[in-house]
Amino acid sequence: MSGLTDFQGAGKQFRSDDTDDIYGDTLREECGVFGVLGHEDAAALTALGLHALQHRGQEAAGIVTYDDNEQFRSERHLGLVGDHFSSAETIKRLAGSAAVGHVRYSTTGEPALRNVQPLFAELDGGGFAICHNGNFTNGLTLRRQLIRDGAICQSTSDSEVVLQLVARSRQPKIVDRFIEAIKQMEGAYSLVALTRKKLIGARDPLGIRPLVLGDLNGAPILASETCALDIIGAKFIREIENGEVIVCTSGGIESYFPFGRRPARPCIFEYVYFARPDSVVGGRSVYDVRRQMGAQLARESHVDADVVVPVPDSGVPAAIGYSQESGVPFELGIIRNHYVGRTFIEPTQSIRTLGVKLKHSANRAQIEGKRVILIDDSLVRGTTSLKIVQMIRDAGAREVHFRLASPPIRYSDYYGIDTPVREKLLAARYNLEEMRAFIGADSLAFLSIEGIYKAMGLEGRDNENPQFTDHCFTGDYPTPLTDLSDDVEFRKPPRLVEVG
Ligand SMILES: O=P(O)(O)OC[C@H]1O[C@H](OP(=O)(O)OP(=O)(O)O)[C@H](O)[C@@H]1O
Ligand SMILES: NC(=O)CC[C@H](N)C(=O)O
Ligand SMILES: [Mg+2]
Repeated sequence: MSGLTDFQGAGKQFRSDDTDDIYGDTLREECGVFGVLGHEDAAALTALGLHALQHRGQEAAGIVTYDDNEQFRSERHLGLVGDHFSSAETIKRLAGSAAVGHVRYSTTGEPALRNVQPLFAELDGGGFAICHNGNFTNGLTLRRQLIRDGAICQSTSDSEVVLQLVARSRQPKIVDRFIEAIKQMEGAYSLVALTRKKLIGARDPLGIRPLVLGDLNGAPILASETCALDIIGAKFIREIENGEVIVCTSGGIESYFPFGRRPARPCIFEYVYFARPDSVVGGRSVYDVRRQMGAQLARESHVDADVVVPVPDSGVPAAIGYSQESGVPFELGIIRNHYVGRTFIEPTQSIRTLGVKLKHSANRAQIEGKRVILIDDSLVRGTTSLKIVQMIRDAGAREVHFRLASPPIRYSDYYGIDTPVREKLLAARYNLEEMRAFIGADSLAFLSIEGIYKAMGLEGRDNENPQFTDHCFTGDYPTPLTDLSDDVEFRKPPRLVEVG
């Protein structure tokens, strides 16, 4: 077993009550963060912002507010934003003109209430609430050191480590304490924190995860994606830069660059799958980039056919691009049922397969007797593609050609995307022909690495200084992976399991 595998296994055990595959199926989203300072509707705006970011995490949601009477208020739930933060009473309870919020999909620490963010602590000098999108690659190592030094961790999430480090810092100012804490962290993070007077945002030195600054009638907003600004009618100001710490107070906004300046290396997977298509990430429309990925795919691996059919939801923009480039008509040959939850949260493989069936159905009238090109954004374990190919054949297709608008995913992620262990990634196990045989398609092709960079508007990948974090495809991890250790301590499950 490789170290990579061990670490992922450790994460899984650490996270859950054990059973087999609950966390190992498809790609799962990552988290979404939101913050606002100096607006009378802070809680309502945060709830709306989180609702727009719901695609980034459906496991849990939480909001912490602060009012000027020295009171922080916190409400955190397992489940969706709309189920817990849409009533007037809830919003009223969360009084205050400043708020931070989080939607979670766990990468470290099980999906239990104690790990739901914002995490809050009473520090010397006042309360401190923190929200984290990403994953620390030395979080387990630091956590163990902290516990040895006497820290009483209230959660099992990596994000709490920052809180613990801020609490221990002897710097006089909260911003310096925060900077001292994040300087000890490795991996990926977009953080949003709230103190009595400050809304603080930070992006890791490479800017792996996204974070933007907006403005609503003078109130600063921090959010994972621009779609969270759009929903509340806030103006997009700019992206938080890689390695930037931004501090918003009633007196204005200040920026710090504690890591110096260096080129950014954001995660390319935000464009492939995670971000919402109406968001603008790194100055690029996500929808447009996905369409370009589809167009490039058509240039690289076109096959004669009658119809281009997307695998909804996230395959749609790429399929439009493929159709436009190839001239093969686009049709909604698969209909997605919007009342079905995500397949990956199903507890067993058999129920998950059933869930996948409930999610998609063939639009027979558009399929029967036709040569079909199916377009999806990515292939992880192959559960979706296997089922979809069979479904399209059953609907009477003459030929089924599968095309993926991203390169094969061969490596696990440690930066906030919860991909399965390596040996469950189809492309890590099989070559192209074996994958084709596995999913039962007549032909199979992926976008090339150079092609995905071209779709981003670049000449190609700069192998000396890659423009994006693309380890899922290349295995090129841009930060140390300190927690990839053979140390069995990491594999211990949480000692306390919350059962109610
Ligand atoms: O190879 P697999 O293991 O089946 O995983 C790949 C699938 O998972 C993702 O979709 P998902 O169902 O998560 O969400 P979507 O509806 O947003 O496309 C992705 O878009 C692929 O369709
Ligand atoms: N997907 C994420 O961004 C997760 C954030 C954090 N690592 C957690 O597990 O809560
Ligand atoms: Mg999909």
